[in-house]
Amino acid sequence: MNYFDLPKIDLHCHLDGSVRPQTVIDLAKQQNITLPSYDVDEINALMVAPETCPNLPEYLSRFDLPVSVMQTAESLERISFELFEDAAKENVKYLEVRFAPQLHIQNGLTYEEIIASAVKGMKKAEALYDIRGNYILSMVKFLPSDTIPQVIDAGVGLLNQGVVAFDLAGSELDGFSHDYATFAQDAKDKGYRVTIHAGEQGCGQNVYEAISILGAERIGHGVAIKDHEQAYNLVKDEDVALETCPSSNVQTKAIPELSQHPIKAFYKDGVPVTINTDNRTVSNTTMTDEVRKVVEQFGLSEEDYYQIYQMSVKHSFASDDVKQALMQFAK
Ligand SMILES: O=c1[nH]cnc2c1ncn2[C@@H]1O[C@H](CO)[C@@H](O)[C@H]1O
Ligand SMILES: [Zn+2]
Repeated sequence: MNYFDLPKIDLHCHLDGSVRPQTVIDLAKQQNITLPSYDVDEINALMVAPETCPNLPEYLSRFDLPVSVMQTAESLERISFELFEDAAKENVKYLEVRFAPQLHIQNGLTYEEIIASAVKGMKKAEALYDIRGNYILSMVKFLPSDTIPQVIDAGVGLLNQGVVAFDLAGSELDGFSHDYATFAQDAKDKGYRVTIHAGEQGCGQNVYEAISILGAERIGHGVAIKDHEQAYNLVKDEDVALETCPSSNVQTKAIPELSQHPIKAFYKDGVPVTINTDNRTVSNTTMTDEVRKVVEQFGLSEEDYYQIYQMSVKHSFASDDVKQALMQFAK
């Protein structure tokens, strides 16, 4: 299989985890932000999470540097454009990018400006390349939740015009869903789709609750359902797609090593799975690499790959027109 040429879909990709190292340097210089180094390899090394990361919080510490330069409308637009450009150049046909507007207010941008800038960068890339996309608004659980309703309201003006869904990201405590039920309901009432990070560092019960309490239609990672029968059955029965991010799962110790990733067992048992990057820079990866890793590790056939591609289309938050166009790439 030529992994580069395959049509690909990425449903789980963080904007702030996918910034080009050179762009961090350019933007820091423009904004008079002092960096620990101006060497592109050194900046890259500071953003890439090591294979030896002890846990998810250590992995998440890699976002501080890129987030520091993502505090202006121009920087958000540029980084968004470049992410879609990078993905388009490796034949990603559809990309759902997520980020947390709450992390980009340090210089006084409003949530509306933050969201509009990211969407503008995406639209510029859509006009230039053969790629389509949408934005997911992530709420980070390590910040106070009182600003969540403002973020939800700020995205409403662009709903289905570049913004499609609500997410919860950040470190994962057991039982977190209980604290976010009213916010997820508010988002759904206003027209957002819902995907939630769960069962990554946390337990399978978190996945069960993300679906039953928050109404998640997709789950970020979800690997922990392998040890939780009730959650496993709920995912299957409700046809909830798992956004699998193999490299990231190894780095954060969600799984000990790639060979122990449950993606193939899930796939063979009819659990909807998708293949995604999570963070192109922090996880030092691309969609080409993630597909290659999964196909080679688990001996998947081209037909298996296209089945997974079709599951990504089906479970994406794209419009029916875009889904139809994406299906044409499937064999
Ligand atoms: O794999 C992950 N699990 C949980 N949270 C994550 C992951 N990757 C990134 N973020 C968090 O999401 C924020 C918005 O993009 C990032 O700043 C990071 O804190
Ligand atoms: Zn993620």
